[in-house]
Amino acid sequence: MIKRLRLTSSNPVLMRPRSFTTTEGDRPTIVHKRSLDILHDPWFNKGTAFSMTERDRLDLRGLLPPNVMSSEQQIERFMVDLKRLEVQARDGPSDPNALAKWRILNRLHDRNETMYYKVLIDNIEEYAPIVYTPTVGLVCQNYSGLFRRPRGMYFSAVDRGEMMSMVYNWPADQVDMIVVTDGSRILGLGDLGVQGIGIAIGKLDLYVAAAGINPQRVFLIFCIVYFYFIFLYAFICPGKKKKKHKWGWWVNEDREEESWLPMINDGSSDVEARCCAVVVAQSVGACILIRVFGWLCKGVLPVMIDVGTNNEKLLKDPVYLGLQEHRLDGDEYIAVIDEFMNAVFTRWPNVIVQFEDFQSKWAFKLLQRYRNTYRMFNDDVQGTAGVAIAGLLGAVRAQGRPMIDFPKQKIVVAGAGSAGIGVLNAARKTMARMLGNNESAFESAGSQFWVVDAKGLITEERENIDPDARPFAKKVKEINRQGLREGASLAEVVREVKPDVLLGLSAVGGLFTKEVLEALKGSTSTRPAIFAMSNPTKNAECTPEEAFSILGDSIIFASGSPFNDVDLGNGHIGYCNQGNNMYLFPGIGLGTLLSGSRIVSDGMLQAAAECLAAYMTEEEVLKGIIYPSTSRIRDITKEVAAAVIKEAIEEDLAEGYREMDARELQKLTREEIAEFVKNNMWSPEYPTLVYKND
Ligand SMILES: NC(=O)c1ccc[n+]([C@@H]2O[C@H](COP(=O)([O-])OP(=O)(O)OC[C@H]3O[C@@H](n4cnc5c(N)ncnc54)[C@H](O)[C@@H]3O)[C@@H](O)[C@H]2O)c1
Ligand SMILES: O=C(O)C[C@H](O)C(=O)O
Ligand SMILES: [Mg+2]
Repeated sequence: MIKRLRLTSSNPVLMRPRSFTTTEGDRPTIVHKRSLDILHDPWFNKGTAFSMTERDRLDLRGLLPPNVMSSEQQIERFMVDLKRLEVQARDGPSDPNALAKWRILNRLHDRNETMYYKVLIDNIEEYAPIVYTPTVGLVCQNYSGLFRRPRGMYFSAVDRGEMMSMVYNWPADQVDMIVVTDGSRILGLGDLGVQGIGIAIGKLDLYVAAAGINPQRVFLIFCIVYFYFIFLYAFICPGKKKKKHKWGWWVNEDREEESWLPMINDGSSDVEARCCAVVVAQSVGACILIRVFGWLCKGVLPVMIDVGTNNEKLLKDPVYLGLQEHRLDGDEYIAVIDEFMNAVFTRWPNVIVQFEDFQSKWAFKLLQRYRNTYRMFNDDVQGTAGVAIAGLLGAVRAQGRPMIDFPKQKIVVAGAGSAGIGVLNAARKTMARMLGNNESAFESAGSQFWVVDAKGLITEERENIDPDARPFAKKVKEINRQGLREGASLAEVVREVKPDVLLGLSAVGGLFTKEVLEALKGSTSTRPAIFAMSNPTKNAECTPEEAFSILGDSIIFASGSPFNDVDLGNGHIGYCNQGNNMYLFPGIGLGTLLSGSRIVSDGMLQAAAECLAAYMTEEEVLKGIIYPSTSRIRDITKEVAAAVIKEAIEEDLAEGYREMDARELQKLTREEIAEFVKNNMWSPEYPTLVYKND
């Protein structure tokens, strides 16, 4: 009795890839190691969850305690350990406490990736602040001491001329996402040199948890092996009459059961022989393909480009892990980054590179240099801009006004670095589009912003003005009329301008002092908005308690790092929104990957921002909730990715992804695009393991 397997959907990519969620009984994963080697491989290790049959198959019997645990029991046991830390911490959350949690999670990451990502996804609200901001800042500050096992790749100034061959040291033939930093501006903590790799690792954890980017591309290998099986099977073992199986496969009418190996025979010796041939051919084929495509495929890659550090403390620190020399600059610096980009795109032409935490001086230059040639974006400039735009539009809606009123908002921005300028440029363009998208609309939009940096209000009189800030320098005549001058303090600017929005991207904790917040009481808005977006927590321009206590409960408040909501008494809650680029970068990356767009266009970024803005309901926004909670991050990422893909299709940039070519993509409705995204988001489940000799 023979069954023939075939995909049922006219569009194979719309089908859920079964290997993403393989469990015992489904198609297994073939491994080339046994015994302790399996237990020491974080990707295949299941620890106490190995079943007895698997323990026998993989020579594990006796190497583990006898009680077989379910994955749920395992997580429960792990959580007891993690939670014990909380009970013992008498003073509540503290730095050592957060670091201890990070260590426990990091050790889990080192020994069992599947369980690590499951814990992270199922408890994202609780553990995002540990693997991401704010704790990741502390981790970066202490990374030389915390370093145990390497994660990611390091390219340094001494590797010049070698990078093209070095990229082949990474054991994966497919990498989807790279997050790269040069460690020059980690959060608001300044130059942390090589220790900045922690931020790239944290961002990629969110790529896996929020966007379902497969941390290891085993799936690809299985697709190839699988279609190879089907081809052989169809060719050598012609079936009889077929019917559709409940899982969507075609099977022979007289065959109810489905199994992953097509080795059923109908009693005829001829068919039996042919089936045997198929099985042998499949095994040989699988081995060859696994060899050819590489077994251990790391799909996400954190990268540190160490060009030295200007942090004097690190330069003298005897245990510092990076190059102890001053940072490269000028053409030498660019040559290193050029070489890195050339190397990674040569080995992985389809990879997406996210630039993270580069000092402003280079953030814009590198973005302009690469954005039309490579699939890349700068999270701090472009991701932050999108999140801020979504929040600013939310703040307009929260006033009970339509979004189209955005160009009437007066906005004071404290901080004119990569993030501040990124937000200013995007906000100005958004306003200009709403005003008719012409030269005069752009001019008039520019007048809605007042920018204050370390030297005070930026005007045309500023000496040696940063070229990126120049378009926002205030005209002297105009500010004189407002009673202001070059270098006016933030409090003066807020007092005179009476803005609707005060937005901080200054990296200066406490910058929104009592005086500044008191000045905001004069705001002409019914619901003034405060965005204290600097990270980590200690660098926030103010806390929600400070803001609500001075300005009352009508304000809108958002911060870059998470804070708790504030109990305002009488049943009133002061909502603290987390305005962090984490709501966009995973969706921008995933959408770019699945659309197959060769670049990340302004339109794709705009679509991502608009999607986030529209995600919040009227009711939520009126309450003052302008960003979703982190617990919804996987859903919002799916929506953002779908919006990015749709825009890429409309701009004719989408070249497709795997079986979903550009023409197929174009036929999809908005709902089908969302389904396509959902089906390509990886979820951590233990696969059944089968050993095969090399
Ligand atoms: N929430 C988010 O999603 C998000 C995203 C990106 C960056 N950030 C945060 O934004 C901050 C800044 O990042 P960046 O890349 O722009 O840094 P940056 O160093 O390039 O820029 C800092 C800017 O702040 C200005 N500044 C310094 N002291 C000031 C003061 N007393 N008053 C007003 N301005 C002052 C500086 O002149 C500079 O223009 C960091 O803390 C970072 O963590 C947050
Ligand atoms: O990393 C974050 O939390 C946000 C942002 O990218 C930053 O640099 O602060
Ligand atoms: Mg950043």
